[in-house]
Amino acid sequence: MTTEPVLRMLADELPSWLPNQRWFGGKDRPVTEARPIRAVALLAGDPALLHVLVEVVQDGRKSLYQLMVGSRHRPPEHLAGVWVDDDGRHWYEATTDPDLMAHLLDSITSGLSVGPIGFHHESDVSLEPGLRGRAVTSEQSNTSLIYGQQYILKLFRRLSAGPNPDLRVHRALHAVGCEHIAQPLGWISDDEGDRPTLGMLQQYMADAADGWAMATTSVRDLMAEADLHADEVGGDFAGEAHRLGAAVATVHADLARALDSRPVEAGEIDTAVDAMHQRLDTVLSAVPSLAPQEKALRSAFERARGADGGVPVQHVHGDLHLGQVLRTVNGWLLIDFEGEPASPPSERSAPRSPLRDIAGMLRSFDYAAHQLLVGQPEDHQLEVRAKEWSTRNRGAFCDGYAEVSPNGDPRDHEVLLRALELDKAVYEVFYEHANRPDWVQIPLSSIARIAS
Ligand SMILES: Nc1ncnc2c1ncn2[C@@H]1O[C@H](COP(=O)(O)OP(=O)(O)O)[C@@H](O)[C@H]1O
Ligand SMILES: O=P(O)(O)O[C@H]1O[C@H](CO)[C@@H](O[C@H]2O[C@H](CO)[C@@H](O)[C@H](O)[C@H]2O)[C@H](O)[C@H]1O
Repeated sequence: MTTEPVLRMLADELPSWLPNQRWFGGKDRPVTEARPIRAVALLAGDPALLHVLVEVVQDGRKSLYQLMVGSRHRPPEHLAGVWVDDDGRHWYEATTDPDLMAHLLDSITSGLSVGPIGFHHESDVSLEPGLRGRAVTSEQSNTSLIYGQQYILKLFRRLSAGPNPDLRVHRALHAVGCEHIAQPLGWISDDEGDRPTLGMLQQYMADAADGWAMATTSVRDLMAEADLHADEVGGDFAGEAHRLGAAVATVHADLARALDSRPVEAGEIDTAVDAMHQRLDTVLSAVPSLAPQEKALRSAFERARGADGGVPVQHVHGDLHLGQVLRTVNGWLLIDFEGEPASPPSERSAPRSPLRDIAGMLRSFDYAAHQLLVGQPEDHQLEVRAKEWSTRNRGAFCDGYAEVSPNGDPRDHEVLLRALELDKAVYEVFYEHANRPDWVQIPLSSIARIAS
């Protein structure tokens, strides 16, 4: 199948289409160029499925994204008319086509290679073929497809060089028998260029609820009964927050065993503090409304320079929040070990303080407590309830962590933990500015509260 005409058509369409995709990570900067640089026909004919690499240029910097592009002469109505070529053939984002997505699972099941693209499954796993793949509709930086009740395939959108950390870490944790992850089952590789990982197949936890959904339901319950305290309403989350703390401590111990762990070295805290200042510089230039907090932030960072070094450094989750944990009937699982989507890969795989993950989860309790108030008229009573919910669940999480972790109670390292939490909130300001501008007020208000 000749792919040049499709690539030419996409070259015209993508600069305006890409910035409107939820998973597109560069919404803060104009797209100067979005050039499809390679197309591999995974299925030729009608229907067709193309794997397309797109080089995106923004502010002179290049990033690489992957697209699955489907094509049919007579598509069902919901897929029709996205891009129509000169021959009247319809082209569209193929993750919305469950029948075409079935082909990806079938290729993993049979261990196919198509040109540079390799489909692999773990050697001790045999997979059921022939399942259609439905795209997950939740807020995502990537795109995940669910196959029956069994499997979930994550297609990484912005590609980074070499093995994807999510796949690498899942496999390492599975090898040491970690009980708090979904089993890794297979992957899709690109054996050209920087050899990025394109996708990861895992066991799908059909009975699971994600932590963000559970926590925000609990907050909603509390807000609906604003005259009651957090421990008096039906949806109290503190027992779950406690169990979650214990699960995170167990995963930290497994990560230390599976990958790396060593004492903090001289100068390491200084380097971390320098990085906090640098991140703040970047975010301040993109989001001027953070400026009133600059002084307080910088002094909280500086206080960490003189504080105790915390606990041994090790491989950490890197972007832990309530949307990255699933409650199954057997307990909590952690997902998505890819780290912060915007950080360079070298930073994501470096040993870091596990207090970073604690800080991420503490931020998330604060987010869950305050997100219902976004865009609402000020209501003092609801503000008080939100704060109460956050304090109660943050405390329960730390209690659960301290009961299991060999490193003890994270709150013993208060100054460093606070600086890490503020650093995470600065990251969130940038993340929200680039991805969900309506939510930027959540981390901005938190910074004002924590730093004051
Ligand atoms: N193994 C799994 N079982 C059930 N649901 C999952 C599993 N892994 C991920 N999910 C769901 O898919 C969503 C996206 O997954 P995630 O790995 O966080 O993707 P992203 O990197 O795009 O943020 C999660 O919010 C979660 O609800
Ligand atoms: O899940 P991802 O790896 O894509 O992480 C990114 O997106 C997250 C949002 O989906 C973002 O998390 C922020 O919002 C959450 C609520 O939606 C909240 O629980 C987190 O505390 C908050 O940081 C995350 O920062 C970003 O990297």
